[in-house]
Amino acid sequence: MQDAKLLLVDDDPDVLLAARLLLKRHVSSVDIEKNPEKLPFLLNNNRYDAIVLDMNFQRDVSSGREGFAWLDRILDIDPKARVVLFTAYGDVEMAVRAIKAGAVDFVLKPWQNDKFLDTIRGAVEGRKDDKEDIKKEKNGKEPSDKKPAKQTNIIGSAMRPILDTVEQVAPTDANVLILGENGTGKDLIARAIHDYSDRRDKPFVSVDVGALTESLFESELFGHVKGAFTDARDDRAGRFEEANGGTIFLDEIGNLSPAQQARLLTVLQQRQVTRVGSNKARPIDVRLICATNADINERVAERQFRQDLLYRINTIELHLPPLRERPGDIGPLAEFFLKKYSKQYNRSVSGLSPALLAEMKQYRWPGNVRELQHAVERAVILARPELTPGTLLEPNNFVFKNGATTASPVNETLQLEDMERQLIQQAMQKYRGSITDVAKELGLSRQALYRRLEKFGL
Ligand SMILES: Nc1ncnc2c1ncn2[C@@H]1O[C@H](COP(=O)(O)OP(=O)(O)OP(=O)(O)O)[C@@H](O)[C@H]1O
Repeated sequence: MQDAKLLLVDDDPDVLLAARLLLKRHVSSVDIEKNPEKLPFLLNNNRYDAIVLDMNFQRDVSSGREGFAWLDRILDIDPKARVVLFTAYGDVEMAVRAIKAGAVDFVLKPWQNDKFLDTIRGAVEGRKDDKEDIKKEKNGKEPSDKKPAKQTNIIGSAMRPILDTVEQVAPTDANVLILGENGTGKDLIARAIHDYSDRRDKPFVSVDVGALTESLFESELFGHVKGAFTDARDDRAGRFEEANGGTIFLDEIGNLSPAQQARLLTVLQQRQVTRVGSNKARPIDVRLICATNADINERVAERQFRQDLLYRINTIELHLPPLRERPGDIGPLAEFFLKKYSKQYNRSVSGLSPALLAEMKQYRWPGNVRELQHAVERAVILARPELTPGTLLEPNNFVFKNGATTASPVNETLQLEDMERQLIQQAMQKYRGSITDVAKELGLSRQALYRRLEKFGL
């Protein structure tokens, strides 16, 4: 990295000076800047191999908001910029968010010289790889063929019989109902059915019907005409019309109210939709796939879900087992995500140790594959190069044992977040991963809950 050119941006002159002194011994050019407002000018007039950026530019402020805004700005100017963030010790949560937002790495302040240099070296090397990629793209050598889903992204031997059925039923127009807890792969399977069908070049339209309010349900699914209600300023096609010729995927179907069930049943029987406010029926040609995490037969028995609607949507039923019932898939899935995220975040990490794998198999994974995926993503982001494979998935901020968090010793500022995370985890276990029930219990919207699950890597 001798010939690299670096830029350091921090409002603390002492930090700038100390970092420059260290780095100058290893690279030929290190620019320093106290004022982040100068970033656009500097980036437009120089080509930096890496930029080290502070997260907080105002004294006594630790939200990192400014850092995120400047990170965005840098990536707007140069989408391939390699940004390393300075974060306060203990602010690992923020570092994880920063990497998800496009930073390549982070350095904890106060830094250890060797680690700091390693991180900068990694960032600079990555920039070189990017140059190679650009060359390859220009030579037109990158293959872009889309492989069938089975060969690329659906992992696990327990999924094999399900994929066999998918291959058999995909070319037919049979309605499919996919049952399984949250995060077991229902959406993935629905897309695979579409990809294997003759409708693959037509739209795949996915609707979370559980999140639609009573008043939105009809206009969202079936459309509306101008003036049908106060906010209807134009004619608008609904999701069924959008999916015409292709596939419509209705997720969380078990949560529909009796009125919504009746409306949906009529549309499915008549195979036509009428926009709200209109009396013109429009024929629709869609393949219907539904999914739910509810015990749909129980709901029918309790008269909460119409039997005639169930018969209409469940020509083929697919059951996706929870992850805890297919421990053999945990290893291959974890390896798959490990590979994916080490590439995405440019981290070099090796495989899982048998001890860790055994521990993972003991855990109940209430959030199923989604939880495992987020767990590995976090671990890859947090893993340092000197970690051995055995410790890869055991950093302090990481939750693995049934519901118990391993507290980080420097995390006092994060106590509130820890409590929030624990509450969500407990509720996820209590309701076996049902997003709707957990959101209800915690008084959150489903979207707000999803955002928190994402944030905490659950
Ligand atoms: N067998 C699998 N192989 C690879 N990735 C998987 C597998 N199963 C699930 N995933 C991944 O796990 C995440 C959750 O899967 P998906 O969204 O399909 O679950 P879901 O059952 O539809 O969840 P929800 O009920 O919450 O909508 C996705 O990122 C998906 O790609």
